[in-house]
Amino acid sequence: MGNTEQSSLVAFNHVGKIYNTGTIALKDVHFGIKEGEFISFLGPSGCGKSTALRMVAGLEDATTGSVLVDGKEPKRVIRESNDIAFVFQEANLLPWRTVQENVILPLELRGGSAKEHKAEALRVLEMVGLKDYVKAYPRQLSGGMKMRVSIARALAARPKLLLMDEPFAALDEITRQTLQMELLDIWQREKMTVLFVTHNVFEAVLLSSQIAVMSARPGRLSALIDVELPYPRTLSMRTERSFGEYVELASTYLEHGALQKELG
Ligand SMILES: Nc1ncnc2c1ncn2[C@@H]1O[C@H](COP(=O)(O)OP(=O)(O)OP(=O)(O)O)[C@@H](O)[C@H]1O
Repeated sequence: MGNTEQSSLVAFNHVGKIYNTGTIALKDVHFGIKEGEFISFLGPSGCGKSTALRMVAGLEDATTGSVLVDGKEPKRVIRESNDIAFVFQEANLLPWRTVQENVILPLELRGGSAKEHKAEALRVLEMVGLKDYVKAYPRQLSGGMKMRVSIARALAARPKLLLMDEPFAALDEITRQTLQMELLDIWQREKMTVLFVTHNVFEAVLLSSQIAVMSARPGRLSALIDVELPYPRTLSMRTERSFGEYVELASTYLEHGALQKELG
């Protein structure tokens, strides 16, 4: 691949990451992510998926190479705009604030009027199906509802880039499926770019326009797969032959990465 900076919203330029414990989390990761993609980082535990995502959020620095968002350092983008938002596996809500107050929090930190904040909170809470819960407290919500609030809080800033680190991992299967479909719907409506970390092949194929398959120790990019299944996606697509073929392809790359590890 040539210069990843010019045509990409997110560019990994020969990125290496060695933690001070000596762990090589990423080695020579080099690829670009175009605006509008829904890209999953798929790989086994410890392959550096979270590390890669945290770099895009400006929460980790590269040891070698660089990560750029819109041609700029992520830390600068975060400082100067609302373009990057992060959703973690845990909803991380403040228990003493209502749903609406939790959603408004990042907006408050950026200034603006309380009226505007409220209107924006309502817009995003409606989007995630929680407009009747604005005054509820986190303890009154199920795990799935808490995750919805967390997603709403990220959307409230109208980010260009939504980073999600295994956001549905702690949820039951039915809730996860509902949220997967809702997320796709939101992604299409808001026209964001989503970077989504998962170790679940089915989830990656169901959601993504592109899958970055990673291998472990050191974390490398094994393959970039374009998932050319049409949107809007539906859960029933999982039984289709083409869906199965993408699952098999991604699984093969996952195993291939594992095999490389054993050999060397
Ligand atoms: N702060 C840190 N200090 C030292 N080592 C770390 C740190 N964070 C991650 N690592 C190590 O770097 C490697 C990659 O970790 P990372 O969390 O990025 O992987 P992952 O693919 O997201 O894993 P999982 O799917 O289990 O969350 C692992 O070996 C991990 O132990």
